[in-house]
Amino acid sequence: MIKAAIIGATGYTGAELVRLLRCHPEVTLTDLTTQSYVGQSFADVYPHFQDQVTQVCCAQDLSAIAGEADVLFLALPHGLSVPWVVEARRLGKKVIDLGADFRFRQVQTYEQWYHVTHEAPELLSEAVYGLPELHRASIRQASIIGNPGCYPTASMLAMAPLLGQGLIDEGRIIIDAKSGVSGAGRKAVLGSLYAEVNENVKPYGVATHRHTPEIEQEASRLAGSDQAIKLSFTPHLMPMTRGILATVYMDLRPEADVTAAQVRERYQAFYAGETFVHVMDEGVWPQTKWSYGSNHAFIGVTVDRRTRRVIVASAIDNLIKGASGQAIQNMNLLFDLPETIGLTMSGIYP
Ligand SMILES: NC(=O)C1=CN([C@@H]2O[C@H](COP(=O)(O)OP(=O)(O)OC[C@H]3O[C@@H](n4cnc5c(N)ncnc54)[C@H](OP(=O)(O)O)[C@@H]3O)[C@@H](O)[C@H]2O)C=CC1
Ligand SMILES: CC(=O)N[C@@H](CCC(=O)OP(=O)(O)O)C(=O)O
Repeated sequence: MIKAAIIGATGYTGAELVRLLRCHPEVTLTDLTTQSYVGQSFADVYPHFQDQVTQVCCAQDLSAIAGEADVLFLALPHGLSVPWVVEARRLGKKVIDLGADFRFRQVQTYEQWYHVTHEAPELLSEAVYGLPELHRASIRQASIIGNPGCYPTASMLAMAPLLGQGLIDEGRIIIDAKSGVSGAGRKAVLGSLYAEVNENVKPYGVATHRHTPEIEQEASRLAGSDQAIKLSFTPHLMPMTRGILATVYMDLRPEADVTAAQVRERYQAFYAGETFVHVMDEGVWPQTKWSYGSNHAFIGVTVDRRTRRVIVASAIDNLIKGASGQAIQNMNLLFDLPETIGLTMSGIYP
């Protein structure tokens, strides 16, 4: 059995890791850490685990926890992961960081957008960006995984089949994305209050959101172009608990002569054999509810012949494929297990 510790287990992504890993046939949960609930039963913090999870939340005793576990899941706010990654590496343990500290290849990009100094930039080159559908082979060889952000997961799945194919103008991509409030985590903030969110939709982080450079980094990598891709990414906060819908607009190049059916065939071929990515038929557009509670991503695609634009919509659950489910998918690869093990649940509908 793989011994897994969850650092920051009392947050939303941490609690989802607990829910999924306690049913994973190859995993035993060891420590569940917290900042605020030390000594309290985890099932008292989250009563939906009554009689199912017996652990008591513990403090972040780095060397004891890392010593006992085979894999550490870091579900902490960004900027706090480095000591855990350093210790895991020293002990030869695997580590999957759900935050942003190990997603970037250039430390300057991370520091510029996250406004913190990275304490171990030399380790960034060892980390692998954990989007299995795109980087499966390198994930299998890795010890440090930078688990992607939720918006980047939805966006990259929507764009990947067309990047580097010579069909679209890679300098003109626009991503319009919507998220449920759980994307902001469980911490108390004004903008997440019911009265602020209910009956309301708002853009935020316009032209400044931290997921922009992450999407640009990964899109540039797939495009393989010398010129780094710059794109427009606008997230919106929606009055719903979970879910991300990213709608991506990509202009066809003047010489590109493709039909919607041909573009959809590319998507279907690109994701053929993938358990968690579903390309919908013509005229079928994904909804966040389809992914609610599951690790599945749904993609709708067409070509607007009038404007010569490819339009792709991608729906995921931010807490599952956008965070904890993807982290478990990565763990399965790291430990040479079937990739889907522990993740075969369907979503919850309605
Ligand atoms: N929510 C989402 O949809 C997604 C989140 N992520 C990323 O995953 C990480 C976790 O997110 P999420 O679960 O939403 O966050 P939450 O705010 O819900 O939880 C954060 C966790 O970290 C603990 N914590 C907070 N501050 C400290 C500190 N100073 N020292 C030690 N522990 C601390 C909290 O403990 P306590 O409960 O005791 O306060 C809690 O267990 C973040 O980096 C986030 O950006 C990535 C993709 C999607
Ligand atoms: C609705 C909402 O607030 N969502 C979060 C996404 C959280 C996330 O994935 O952030 P990291 O990249 O830091 O892990 C946000 O926009 O910041």
